[in-house]
Amino acid sequence: MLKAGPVWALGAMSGTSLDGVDAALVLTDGERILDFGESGYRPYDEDERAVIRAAFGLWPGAAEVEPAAEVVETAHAELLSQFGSAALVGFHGQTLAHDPGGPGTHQAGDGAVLAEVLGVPVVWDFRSADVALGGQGAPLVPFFHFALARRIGATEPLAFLNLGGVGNVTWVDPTQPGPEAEGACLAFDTGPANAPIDDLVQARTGQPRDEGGVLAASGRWQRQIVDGFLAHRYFLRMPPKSLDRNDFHDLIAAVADLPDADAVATLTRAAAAAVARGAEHFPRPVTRLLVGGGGRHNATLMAYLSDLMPGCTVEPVEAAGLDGDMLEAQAFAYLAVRVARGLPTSGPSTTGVPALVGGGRISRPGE
Ligand SMILES: Nc1ncnc2c1ncn2[C@@H]1O[C@H](COP(=O)(O)OP(=O)(O)OP(=O)(O)O)[C@@H](O)[C@H]1O
Ligand SMILES: CC(=O)N[C@H]1[C@@H]2OC[C@@H](O2)[C@@H](O)[C@@H]1O[C@H](C)C(=O)O
Repeated sequence: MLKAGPVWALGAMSGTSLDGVDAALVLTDGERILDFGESGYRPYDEDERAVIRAAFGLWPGAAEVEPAAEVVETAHAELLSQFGSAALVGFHGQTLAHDPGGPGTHQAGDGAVLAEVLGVPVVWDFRSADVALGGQGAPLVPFFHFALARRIGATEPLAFLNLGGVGNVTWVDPTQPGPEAEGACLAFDTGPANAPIDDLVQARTGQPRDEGGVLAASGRWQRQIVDGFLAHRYFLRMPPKSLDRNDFHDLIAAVADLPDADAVATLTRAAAAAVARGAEHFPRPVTRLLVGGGGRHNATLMAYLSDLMPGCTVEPVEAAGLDGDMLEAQAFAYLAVRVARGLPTSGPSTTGVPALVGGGRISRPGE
């Protein structure tokens, strides 16, 4: 069992955009965040990315999965072994498939292998228990967002938005006693964020993304397509709810006939509109939306968000002194300590699971 009081935990996340692995140290007791430590990043090279991509959408047992898991484990071992002493590691792995209403959720990478290599306990497989109990298995960052709200001294409700491949948002009320309290958090995936933009820009221009949102800024978004997108049944569902990276693949087909700049502008507007539509589900409106994830560098996406959310300041999490590239890695450090302490990591208002769940498995070296 973990010693009482705060410990340095090392969290690691390999996100849906497949750029690489992020890792970060957090000093926490699983409730409060006392400090942030160093962080690091280890990109996947093109060959590694291709091996993982070949396993996207597949479940354990498929031939492509084992090589993908090996790439994930090796990249994490390389990155995490560069950090000094951590009491434990929180290892998310790489999501290959996520269908909570169907086969479940699948993250590649074996925490027991990492525990052997690193010589410290590794907490992993954070999502399965939630899904097995009827939850969405995602998003899992909300309880961390609650602790972040406290850390930055927030005294009224605010929202944290992550703009990765998919977008996810947490509404938090920091005046509640803890993240598991009823009314403390409401979280859900907002919709596609950067994934369709990246896919389209890659296909049309050969570039990996719309750097800074420059291409979108030079185009005109098409209202009819954005309205059609918002008619998707996902937006009618009450939160909590979660998405897989490719759940909105038809969105790209909808802009197929538009010139490059207009097509990207339309996808960018759709991503922002999905967030604004999601904000209608907040228990109370917020005056501050703090944005993390790579999408905060897309100035057009940020401008569309401000436009669609009048009365709310939309700004990168750096405005609150946080590191927007590392929030997810930090979240899995925090969640690892919660798992080790027997505290819940998700609940009815974050994943829709009927009762509070402490997900995650702990693998210790030598076991
Ligand atoms: N300078 C930039 N300009 C525009 N877009 C950017 C920029 N930097 C990153 N992005 C976009 O941000 C995304 C990556 O963000 P991030 O690393 O937060 O995602 P992720 O963690 O892999 O995904 P998820 O949160 O869905 O698991 C990519 O889709 C990329 O196109
Ligand atoms: C199944 C899965 O890996 N989902 C990711 C993905 O990327 C963003 C969004 O979709 C979110 O639901 C989740 O990640 C974050 C870290 C989460 O669980 O909170």
